[in-house]
Amino acid sequence: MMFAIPRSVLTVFSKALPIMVISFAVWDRNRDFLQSQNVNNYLTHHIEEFDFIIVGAGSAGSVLANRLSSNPDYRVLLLESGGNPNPLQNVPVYFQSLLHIPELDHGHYTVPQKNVCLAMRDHRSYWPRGLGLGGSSNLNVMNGRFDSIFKKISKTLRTTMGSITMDGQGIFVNTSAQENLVDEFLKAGIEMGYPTKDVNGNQEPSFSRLDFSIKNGRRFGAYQGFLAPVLNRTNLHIYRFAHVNKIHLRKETNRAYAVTYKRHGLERFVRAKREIIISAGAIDSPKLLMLSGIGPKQHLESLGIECRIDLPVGKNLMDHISVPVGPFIEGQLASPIGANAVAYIYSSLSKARADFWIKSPDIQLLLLPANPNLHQTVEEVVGIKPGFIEKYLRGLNAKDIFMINVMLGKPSSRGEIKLTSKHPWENPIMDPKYFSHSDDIKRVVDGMNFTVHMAENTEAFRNIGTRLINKHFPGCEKYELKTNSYYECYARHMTYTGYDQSGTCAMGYGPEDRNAGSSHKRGCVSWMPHISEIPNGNINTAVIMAADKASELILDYWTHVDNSMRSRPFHF
Ligand SMILES: Cc1cc2nc3c(=O)[nH]c(=O)nc-3n(C[C@H](O)[C@H](O)[C@H](O)COP(=O)(O)OP(=O)(O)OC[C@H]3O[C@@H](n4cnc5c(N)ncnc54)[C@H](O)[C@@H]3O)c2cc1C
Repeated sequence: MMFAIPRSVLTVFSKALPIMVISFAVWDRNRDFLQSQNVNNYLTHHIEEFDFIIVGAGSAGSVLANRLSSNPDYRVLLLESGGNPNPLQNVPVYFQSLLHIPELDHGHYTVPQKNVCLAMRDHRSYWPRGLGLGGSSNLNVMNGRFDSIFKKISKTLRTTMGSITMDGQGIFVNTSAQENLVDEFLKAGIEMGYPTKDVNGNQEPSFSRLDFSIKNGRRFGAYQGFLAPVLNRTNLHIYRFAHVNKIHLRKETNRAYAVTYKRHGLERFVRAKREIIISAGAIDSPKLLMLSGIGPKQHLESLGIECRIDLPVGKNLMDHISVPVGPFIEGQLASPIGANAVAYIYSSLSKARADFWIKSPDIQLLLLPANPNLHQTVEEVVGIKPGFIEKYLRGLNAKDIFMINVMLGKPSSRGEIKLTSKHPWENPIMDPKYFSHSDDIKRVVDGMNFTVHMAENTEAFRNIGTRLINKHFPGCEKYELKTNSYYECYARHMTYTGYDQSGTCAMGYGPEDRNAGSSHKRGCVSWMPHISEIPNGNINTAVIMAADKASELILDYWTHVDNSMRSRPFHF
């Protein structure tokens, strides 16, 4: 049976969160230090060797560790910079309160962006990334959907939770916690000509209820789904607080055969008999490859790193750009919370084009909770200049607003990740180059027009008296409200990440593909191909499915190799 904790108790509790998080982290690190002593003593005189080494235990790494260790003949090592997930991360409502805490969040910032992110401090975008077993799936907002393109590569995602299919049975449990405005949103969609459909499966222009990776009221991320159930496997070794600094390549073949990692102050070297898989996320995977000499030659040499394999690692950085539009004031419902619904629509620019990728909608709309009394929290969490949102929302009643997030699902802009120096502890340079492709701003403005039109002119929303706030966004005072130039100005100020950085080790179409960043055909999970685009929608499930498929390919490959070796007359 479930019971609801009063919101006031949760609010008081959230003030003490950082202290609780840090206390747990100190305890966890010390506990791990003591537990690692046996291994450390052994390693003083030995070099370890595993069949597979997986770097990074996030959404992808957790799946890979689960799948590869399912064969008891393979010894698998999973190396992760952070520790165990914090118990508070199980509580979905604490999502925002746990950002910016260094024990849980790598807490990256982009370089200042040109002519965008104007409302953000120093014009930088804050990019949280999860640290610890489960990675960003411990920090994420838990929205999920299965994208149709993965039908082609992952027939059935077999999870420890049972057999789940592309219909989304099993992993996503709709919380139905906040139903306010969902009906209005779906009905408004129908009035605008969009059917209501299940959010999973083929992506078509449509409006849907959202699914969340929440089970029995608790976060259900990659750790809970893929690692926790297999922790007792004796062939799966997990070294927490182990940060990998370098991948070693054989001189003659450039084949990866070992890594160096640092754990509790000690540097260690560990060898892989079969494969090393980099699943350290879209920022740290290219960073590690470049530190190891795999990357653009000119860039590496400019930092004094010997280039072993010249590949465009770090290029092709994609991210969803989000622009929360609103607030919309509604006259009747008096709800402090928005609702859990999503829509996928075409921008008119995409509709006019006939190319393959544009066939799926390029804009995502997300109905968002809003509370003007929390402007300071929003400013802090998002990294907005202090006082900015307060100025915009001043005078609004806490009870009657919501936002609709317009997210550019198929961005054309491409950024890059570069190394700052050859020092492994330095953060890389992250430059998404938001809106650098002129189509992107046009698409977002189109989505904003659609959103405001829907919220003000459909009967569903008119019935509850919805209207856009009659006030200029700070910095856009010179533009007439609700014009394209006003929306463009607004979007250039409120340019926010959709948390979906990807593509920085893009998968190629064979060895001749010079645009591919992955050194091996199945090298690393920031693999989203350069020619296509990031899926329109939240990408955690896409990452999980890609890791599932990668595991299948790796296992098939080694079974084949082992079988053919066995059938040969000579031993190897
Ligand atoms: C705040 C936030 C909200 C999000 N919301 C959603 C959402 O609602 N829905 C959705 O679908 N997606 C969402 N996402 C995106 C989704 O969670 C990520 O795309 C996905 O988790 C990425 O998986 P990954 O395995 O590539 O990387 P991660 O999960 O980030 O894992 C990388 C792991 O590698 C570790 N690591 C890094 N470098 C090293 C190293 N050198 N040595 C050892 N370990 C290392 C890290 O500590 C981390 O644990 C969100 C992301 C964030 C950050």
